Amino acid sequence: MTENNQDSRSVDVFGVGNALVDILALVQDEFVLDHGLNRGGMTLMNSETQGGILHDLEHNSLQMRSGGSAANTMIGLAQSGGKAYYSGKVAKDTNGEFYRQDLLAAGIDFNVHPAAESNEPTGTCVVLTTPDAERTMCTNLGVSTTLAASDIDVDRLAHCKYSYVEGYLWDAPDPRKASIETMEQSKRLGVKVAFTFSDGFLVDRFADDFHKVVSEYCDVIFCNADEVRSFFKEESLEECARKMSEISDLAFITNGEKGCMVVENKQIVDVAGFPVKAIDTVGAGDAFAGGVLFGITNGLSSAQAARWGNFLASSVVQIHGPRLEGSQAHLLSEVISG
Ligand SMILES: Nc1ncnc2c1ncn2[C@@H]1O[C@H](COP(=O)(O)OP(=O)(O)OP(=O)(O)O)[C@@H](O)[C@H]1O
Ligand SMILES: O=C(O)C(=O)C[C@H](O)[C@H](O)CO
Repeated sequence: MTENNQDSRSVDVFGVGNALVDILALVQDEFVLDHGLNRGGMTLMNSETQGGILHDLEHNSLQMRSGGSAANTMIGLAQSGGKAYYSGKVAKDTNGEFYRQDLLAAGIDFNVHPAAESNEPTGTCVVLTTPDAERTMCTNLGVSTTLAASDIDVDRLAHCKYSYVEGYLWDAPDPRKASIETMEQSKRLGVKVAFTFSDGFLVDRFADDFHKVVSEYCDVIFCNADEVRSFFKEESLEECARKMSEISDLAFITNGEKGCMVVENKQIVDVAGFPVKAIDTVGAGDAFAGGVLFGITNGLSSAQAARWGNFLASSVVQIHGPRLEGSQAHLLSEVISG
């Protein structure tokens, strides 16, 4: 296949990420403080430490979802009316089966085989949401770190318009190789490459890699304000957008309730967010990317795609957890014409 026949490809996006079961909890600020967690960020931890946190939570208030950033994004795309494939590694355990069924029920094609030879469990992320709607994530990557380059299904990838890789995969060596493999194969097959920076601390730790990925592979970049500031080591968001315009033909820089900036072909356009009362910001950036990816693979302009992304994200922040229930496609035409 070549880049010329993008429209004939049957799947919109091939997502790759850490497959994590989210365990969602509402807590008070003291809980995050008392456990010495990085408020608003993602902390990697072993199952013992994560178990200690779970032990201190009120179990009757916990909810579980199949999560992980790129998976949330594929769900946002599917709920917009798009078609997605997802690659992520789960274990042959209860959470792994829960994950598989939850993702299939959301309409995502998912068939990376559970790891047979690893003793690690399916990865989990305890998401602690405080009254200011901020989320603090406590992640045990578990078996998701065994996602390997050989797990990337090149035949499936060939049928996709875009691949979408999350920066979180840089935290372990094999998933990092799987990411590069996805991007390399995408280039070979004429599949466009989208990449999300995922987290400001990741951008700091893997600055050289991320700059290389952007210059060698990326057709589309997703990042939030903190991440782009870390990437360019520059405080001014306007200046970051200008610098982004020099290295990327299409980038979406989100900025919380304000919405986002679309950087396209050297132009920078602000696309306003939707004013809502946020109760939980987990998955906001993921839903945004899902909406945008749907838009740009289904004939919307980048500004329309960004408006739809802002809308989905503003809906996600009004509920507890990273996902909306059911299809949102019936709202599309009203939102993008509004
Ligand atoms: N308080 C809010 N009210 C309305 N929309 C919001 C709010 N917070 C976030 N959004 C929407 O979500 C998008 C992404 O938010 P943000 O820039 O905070 O990304 P993020 O930090 O990656 O999100 P998260 O990491 O919490 O998923 C924004 O562009 C906006 O459309
Ligand atoms: O809120 C975010 O930024 C997320 O990326 C969501 C989490 O990564 C995801 O749901 C954790 O499994």
